[in-house]
Order: sequence, then C-alpha cells, then structure tokens
Amino acid sequence: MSLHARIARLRIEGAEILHGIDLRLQPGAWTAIVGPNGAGKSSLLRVLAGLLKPEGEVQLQGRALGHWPAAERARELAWMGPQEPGADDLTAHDVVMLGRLPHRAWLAPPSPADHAAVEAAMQALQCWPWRHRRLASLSSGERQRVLLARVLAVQAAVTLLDEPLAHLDPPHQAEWQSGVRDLVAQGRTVVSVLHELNIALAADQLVVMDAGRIVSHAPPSAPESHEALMRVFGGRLELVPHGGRWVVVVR
Ligand SMILES: Nc1ncnc2c1ncn2[C@@H]1O[C@H](COP(=O)(O)OP(=O)(O)OP(=O)(O)O)[C@@H](O)[C@H]1O
Repeated sequence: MSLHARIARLRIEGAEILHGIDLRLQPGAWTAIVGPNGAGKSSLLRVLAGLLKPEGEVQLQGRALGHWPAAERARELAWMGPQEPGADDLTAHDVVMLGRLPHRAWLAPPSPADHAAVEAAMQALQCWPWRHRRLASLSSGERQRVLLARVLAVQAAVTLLDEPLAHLDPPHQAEWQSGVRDLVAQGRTVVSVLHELNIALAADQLVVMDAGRIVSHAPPSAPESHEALMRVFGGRLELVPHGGRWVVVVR
C-alpha cells in the first residue's frame, strides 16, 4: 500500500519543525529514517501516522489520511511510538490484544482470528511464554517486545515504528530485523526511525534527515546515502564494506 507525504511545513507551538518534504515510500519495502538528534525524524513519522497535522497532505493508497474512516485506517496503518506508556496492570497478552481493536466490532469479544494473530505476534517476538505476566513486572527489553508484538498483531499494510530497538539486546535486534524481512516478504511496508545505523544500513531504502529536511532518500548502498550520512553526522563516521554490505564505524 502506498504512502506519500507532501509537507510544505509542520509547525509546533510556533516553531517550524519540518520544511519542504516530499516523501514517497516504496510499498512492500523497509525504509529506515536516520539523522542526528532533533532532525525531525519522530515528527515526520507522526505526520505519516496522521498524529500531527502539517501544512500539506499525506496520502495512503492515493486517499488523504483524513478521508479514511478511522477504523479502516487503523487496520491499514499501524504506529508505535518511542517509550510508549503501556497499561502496566494489563497482562502482556491483553496488551497485544489491544492491537486487534481495529478489527473488532464495538464490544465484540476477540475472534479466533484475533487470538491467532496475538499468538503469532507474541511467538515472533518471543514473548509468548510470559503472556500472563503484567506489563509492570517485565524488564525494559521484554516490555518493548510486548509493545512490538502489539503493533505486529494489527497486521497492517503499513507499519510505522519510532525507535523500535530501544532496550533490545543484540540478539533481539537481529530477531527484529528478520521479523521485518518476513513482513516485507508478505508485501507489507515498514518504516522505522532508527539510531542504530548498522541496522538501518540493512534496510531497502534509507532516508537521511537533517534540520527538518530530507537530505537523501536512496538505497543504503548508494554513494548518495553515504555522503549524506557523513555530512549530517559531522564526518565522525566511516563507512566500510563488511561481509557484502556496509557498516558504520564511529571515529
Ligand atoms: N512540542 C514541541 N514544541 C517545540 N519544539 C518541538 C516540539 N516537538 C518537537 N520539537 C522540536 O522539533 C525538532 C525535531 O524533533 P523530533 O523529535 O522530530 O526529532 P528527532 O529527529 O526524532 O530527534 P531525536 O533523535 O532526538 O529523537 C527538535 O528540535 C525538537 O526540539
């Protein structure tokens, strides 16, 4: 499903945060958004999710976000924010089931399909064994995996993730990456804001932001992407080939 943002500007409390953005996301692919602190990555993701209103328009499958019926849009476009407050008293299973709300009729109990989606998402994020534990009792990384399972359970065409790897240890970061690959293989579109540049370099498309603008949008292997990374991070990076791909070394 296509997602296209044309943003003349985004203002928050009088400050202009984003300027002159025209972003057409590749459907059925994984796009990583990177850039220095304060570049506007989270703001852009929130605009894509319809949570912030810019001067401009975001179109999902050719239709402005505001013209989508809310439930239908919530089934097609899922969003997970950074450090989302979870409902601490709910069990992990109940939290993931919240991801199925857009699929359920008002006050209807979960269907077999809802239960299956929740179990599949929790198995994929390796949090099924502690499905009966309360969110408050989990470690930061375990909690993050539950919140990721919740967004996965939506089974949306487009999934937007803001810093999904926060608190995840390297093996779970690698698991997350292969989970994204599975989603993309099913034709889903994934967009993630990442600070982990070496994982971002494994995406299909890399969007580099700086000072409220997109300065590059290209495959991670493209010279344009490398030049942009070097520029926005102040030349503190070195990109080196390793095992058939590029990795970042911080100097
Ligand atoms: N409510 C607000 N009021 C004023 N300025 C804001 C507000 N929200 C964000 N900003 C500013 O907008 C700019 C972009 O913020 P944003 O969170 O989108 O950046 P980011 O690239 O995600 O940063 P980080 O990597 O630090 O998470 C920052 O300078 C931030 O201070």
